[in-house]
Amino acid sequence: MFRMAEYYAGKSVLITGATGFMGKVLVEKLLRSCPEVKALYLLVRPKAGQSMQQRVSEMMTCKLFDRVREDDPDFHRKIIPISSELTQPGLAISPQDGEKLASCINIVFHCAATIRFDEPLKHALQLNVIATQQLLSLAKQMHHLEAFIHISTAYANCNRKHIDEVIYPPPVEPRKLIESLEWMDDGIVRDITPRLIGDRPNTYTYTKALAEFVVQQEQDQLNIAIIRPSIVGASWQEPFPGWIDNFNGPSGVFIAAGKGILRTMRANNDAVADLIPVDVVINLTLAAGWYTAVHRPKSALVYNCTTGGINPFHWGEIEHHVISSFKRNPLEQAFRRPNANITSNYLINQYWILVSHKFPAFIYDLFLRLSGQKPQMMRIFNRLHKAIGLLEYFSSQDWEWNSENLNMLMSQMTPEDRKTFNFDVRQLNWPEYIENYCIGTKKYVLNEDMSDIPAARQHLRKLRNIRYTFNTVLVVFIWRVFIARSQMARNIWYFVVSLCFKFLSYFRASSTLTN
Ligand SMILES: CCCCCCCCCCCCCCCC(=O)SCCNC(=O)CCNC(=O)[C@H](O)C(C)(C)COP(=O)(O)OP(=O)(O)OC[C@H]1O[C@@H](n2cnc3c(N)ncnc32)[C@H](O)[C@@H]1OP(=O)(O)O
Ligand SMILES: NC(=O)C1=CN([C@@H]2O[C@H](COP(=O)(O)OP(=O)(O)OC[C@H]3O[C@@H](n4cnc5c(N)ncnc54)[C@H](OP(=O)(O)O)[C@@H]3O)[C@@H](O)[C@H]2O)C=CC1
Repeated sequence: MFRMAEYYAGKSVLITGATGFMGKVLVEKLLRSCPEVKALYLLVRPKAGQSMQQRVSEMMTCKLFDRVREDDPDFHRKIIPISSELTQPGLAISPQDGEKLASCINIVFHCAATIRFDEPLKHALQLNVIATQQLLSLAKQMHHLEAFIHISTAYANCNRKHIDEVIYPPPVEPRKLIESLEWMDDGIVRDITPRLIGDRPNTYTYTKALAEFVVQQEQDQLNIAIIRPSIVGASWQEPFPGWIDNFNGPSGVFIAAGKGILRTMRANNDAVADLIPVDVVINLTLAAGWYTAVHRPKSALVYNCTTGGINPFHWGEIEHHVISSFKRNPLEQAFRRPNANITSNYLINQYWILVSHKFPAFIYDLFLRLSGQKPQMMRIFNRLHKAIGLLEYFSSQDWEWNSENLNMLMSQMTPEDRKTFNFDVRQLNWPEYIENYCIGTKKYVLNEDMSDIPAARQHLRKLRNIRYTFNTVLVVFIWRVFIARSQMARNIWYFVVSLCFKFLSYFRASSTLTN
């Protein structure tokens, strides 16, 4: 049997979305575990005043590439950035670059997409569907292409409860939608978007479903596979545990909980939290690339890349482990001690938003105003509420994904490949994973130093003392108000005090007798 690293040896690989979260891990893994790979062509756009070359150079200095750098300090010679803006005609690739790609590329990994849940439909369509169409046209011109791997999402068909590894009929014929939206101005498109996306929660899942159909259309001419990861989280094992570099999906929620800002969120405690580590997704993606190229299945194979059906873990358990992990390894300058509760009840959630989010934010902003500073807490909470409002759909229900193709793929790999490109999530220890995930958000997203943990713990102790003092003052204040105003409150109070007194005398008397 062909080993995977042997297959990738001497191959030229084209990657879109290489500057993104998953793209970076894909580039790193290819360079580290397939050291004989010939070249990685990355389609990158200039951004934020940086040229594409600068962006790629900066990306390669990232800690993620430390292990590759150790093995081969010259690894960057294999990386060839190609200037490309995917929303432009012809992907804005120069004719010379186009010819070069057509003559040398053997495998394409298409990761680029907009993953924003609030993306206007026209833009989401442009990037997730039209750019995919254009990339497929480019792929058809590649003389030595062996596989085209498209990264979709397990939620492309989230309007279904049970999702098989098949491409479902699209909600609308993509070509017709593209033609109709072309002449409409943005206002009209915004107005009709809810009608168009129907029972899907956002333009992201809707356009990803359309993209799958567009990819399927080419299955007679290209060797295609589609990978559908669920909620991609920090790395499990590779290149090191807990690597994460963004606020997307659960990461932002974890950080907000760790900072003590998030106290409540709508989620179903008993629903499966279908998190999947990024290294697992990338290992499966590379295995699918190898299998598609070597075995050339007759039609496009879809791989649902999920954990729920194999090694389930629930949102309630995630909440417990996130909070206890941040108590052991606190984030710096927390607003309050981490303590979040998730509930599926709308009214209870609204109550806690008022009491635990808005009220403290109001008090804190008042304090900032009085001390001559700019208020900021209410603004932070408004942003947080917008973000969690968009995520609630995914944390309030669960889905079942079939994973037959994933199992078949694992059975086709050699034992060594199964180890090097591990995507067997049965071995995943969730509490340990969540602990590393939380530490990863601290180290790699917030760039906090682990040596500051004793000071952060001291800060949490200070917050706890402030809370105890605040609660005591509040109780004394309420008591004073009641006692002063109501005879009944006074009677109850004297009754409780005399009861306590009697108990104390009884215990003292009984302990004297026994001695
Ligand atoms: C303990 C409790 C356990 C329970 C825990 C339940 C977790 C339940 C997770 C379900 C998860 C499903 C995931 C489906 C899986 C997919 O298929 S795919 C991919 C997932 N995609 C995403 O997560 C994208 C979602 N994000 C968005 O759509 C947009 O970022 C938002 C949320 C609408 C915000 O848009 P915006 O207001 O324009 O802000 P944006 O420019 O994006 O960011 C502004 C700032 O907020 C930060 N930020 C962005 N997102 C967040 C965030 N979520 N939080 C905090 N800050 C954030 C940014 O880093 C940025 O910081 P600065 O650079 O300004 O310092
Ligand atoms: N993250 C997740 O939880 C999940 C992700 N997925 C899928 O995985 C894939 C990768 O996601 P992820 O890495 O998280 O996403 P990121 O947002 O981190 O990365 C997106 C990538 O696409 C590139 N890109 C976006 N717009 C353009 C453009 N106009 N021209 C050129 N490049 C562009 C970005 O480049 P730039 O740096 O220039 O912006 C970036 O490299 C996507 O297809 C997504 O749908 C599926 C399930 C879950």
